[in-house]
Amino acid sequence: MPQAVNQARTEQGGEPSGGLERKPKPRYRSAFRILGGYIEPHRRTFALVVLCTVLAIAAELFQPYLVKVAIDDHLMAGDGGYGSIAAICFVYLGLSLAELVFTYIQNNLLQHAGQSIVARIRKQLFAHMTKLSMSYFDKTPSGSLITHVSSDTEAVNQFFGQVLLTLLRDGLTLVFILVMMFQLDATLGVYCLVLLPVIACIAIAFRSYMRATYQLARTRLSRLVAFVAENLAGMSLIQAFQQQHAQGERFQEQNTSYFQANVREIRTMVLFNRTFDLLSNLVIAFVVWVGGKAVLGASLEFGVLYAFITYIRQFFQPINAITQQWNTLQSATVAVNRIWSVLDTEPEIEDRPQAVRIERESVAGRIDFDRITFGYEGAEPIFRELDLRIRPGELIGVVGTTGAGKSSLMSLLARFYDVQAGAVRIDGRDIRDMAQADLHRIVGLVQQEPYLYAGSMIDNVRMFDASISREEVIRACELVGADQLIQRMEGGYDARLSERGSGLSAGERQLLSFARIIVFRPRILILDEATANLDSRTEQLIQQALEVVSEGRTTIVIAHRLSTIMNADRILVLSRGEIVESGTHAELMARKGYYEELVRHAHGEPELVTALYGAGRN
Ligand SMILES: Nc1ncnc2c1ncn2[C@@H]1O[C@H](COP(=O)(O)OP(=O)(O)OP(=O)(O)O)[C@@H](O)[C@H]1O
Repeated sequence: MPQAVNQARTEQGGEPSGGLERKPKPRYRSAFRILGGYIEPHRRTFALVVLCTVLAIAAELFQPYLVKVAIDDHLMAGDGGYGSIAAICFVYLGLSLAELVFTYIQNNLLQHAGQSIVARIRKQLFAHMTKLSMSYFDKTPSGSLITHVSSDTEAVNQFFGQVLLTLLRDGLTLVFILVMMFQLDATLGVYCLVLLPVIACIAIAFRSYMRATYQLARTRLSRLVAFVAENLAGMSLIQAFQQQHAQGERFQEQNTSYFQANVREIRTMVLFNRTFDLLSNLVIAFVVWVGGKAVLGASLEFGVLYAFITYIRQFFQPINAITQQWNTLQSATVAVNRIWSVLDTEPEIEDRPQAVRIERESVAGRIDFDRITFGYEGAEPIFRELDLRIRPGELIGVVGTTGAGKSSLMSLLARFYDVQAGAVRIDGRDIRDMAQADLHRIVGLVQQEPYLYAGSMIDNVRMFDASISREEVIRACELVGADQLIQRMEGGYDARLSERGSGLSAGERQLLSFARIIVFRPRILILDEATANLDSRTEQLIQQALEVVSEGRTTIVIAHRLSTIMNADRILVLSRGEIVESGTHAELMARKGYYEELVRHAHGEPELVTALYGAGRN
């Protein structure tokens, strides 16, 4: 079972596979190409964003120039007209307002477009995950998939909200400042231009170090998330085995290593920022020295020096901002590539182009496992040329030791996996030739741990399918005997269940899943019986419910309690992927073989002790 396999891997201290622990390399070109495809439908918005950015920057950078005009052309020149100074003040105010308005519009437009792109990616990702085959989930820990939907899409969100905004705004600001500087004084402008490679070298040196610290922090965070997700999924196991302390210590190890990586990342960032501040102040001191001498020598106007110093302050700001976004750009690039590695994964099980549509009502329910061979990826085959024929309407009980292949056989019937040789047929038709949507309507599954969603009783029974009426759900619940149980709950059919239906017993959850079967009317029913010990009243209810749901449909019960299958038309005993015995309860008892021995080991009790079959996979 997937979770168990993943859990086992982690419990043994191994690295869970999947996208998380691989050292992800940012592949910028592919990431930008992918994001470009998403930006395309919003091109008008993005054009407007660029326009607003240019106007906002122009409004901002014209302000020091205005002060220069006020100083040199009016104050220093002795042109004491208050009117012209007042006019300059008004223009200054107008420019500030224009800067504010254009920045506001630019920000809003960009954020809106970015958010809608990210919402689209999230939707695509979730829809794609629901189409992936079970073999994919066997290999990929759920923690890493949760990271893709939450933090990875969030990183893409930051790309639009921060990186793109900074690149656009600060990149353009840099260009504009250089133009203004050269326009004011070419010599001072050249000095500043010479500084650019120095600044770039320092930034690049810091960058490569920051990349390593960033990568480390992300990898450790991913591990932490995967660890928490796995522990939440296996909480009952942790509590049952009193593993709280041990798991707490393992969590603390991961937590500390994430903390250390974070501190290192932040320390590097602070050092980088302060170095930049220092550099900026050194350059200002240099310009004050060179420019001050020129002003004293009357070869430079005072207003020009003032404007220059202001521009230098503004010059370092965008470089700093752009390099600060380096982390975010990296995380967004890695995130985009990771998201795409999921979206690029083709489901192993797909409808064939010539897949036929089948009306559920037209299915009689004959099942043939036709000399099938199957094994999980990378493992020895469980079934080798297994043959099994089930007649329409038959009630089949399947028993066998733990790991005999009972659940795997049923997974093949539901086509969660494809056989490697032979064929599984329903009414003589290979299930690989059927549309999966039809197959899953035909084959209904009641799992050992029926999954209940956060939602009302009604919605849980009809699986949020609004075309199934409330009355239908209530009738189904009455038929399987779940009605009384629901009426007893506060809120009745509208009572809200918490995630996974905690608060309900295993038996109660199974009754609800029987009601599901009634409303969805599959022609074939697979029931993986709950291993939990049920009280005799619930067991009786389930027994009656099974009689109701198996009526008129082929039913296969993977049994953990003998009482459930004693009246089955046929009982199959499975051992190591082979059917070693087959017959009715009476026939198998008379045969005094494997089945009889199992019953005898259960001390003649009408129940097979769970231990005989293992405690299940939970
Ligand atoms: N998703 C999986 N990936 C890899 N191996 C698996 C997977 N699921 C089951 N197996 C292996 O296949 C074999 C058959 O498992 P299966 O769950 O079908 O047995 P079972 O008879 O249903 O056992 P149980 O009574 O414990 O549920 C076991 O060895 C098991 O470890």
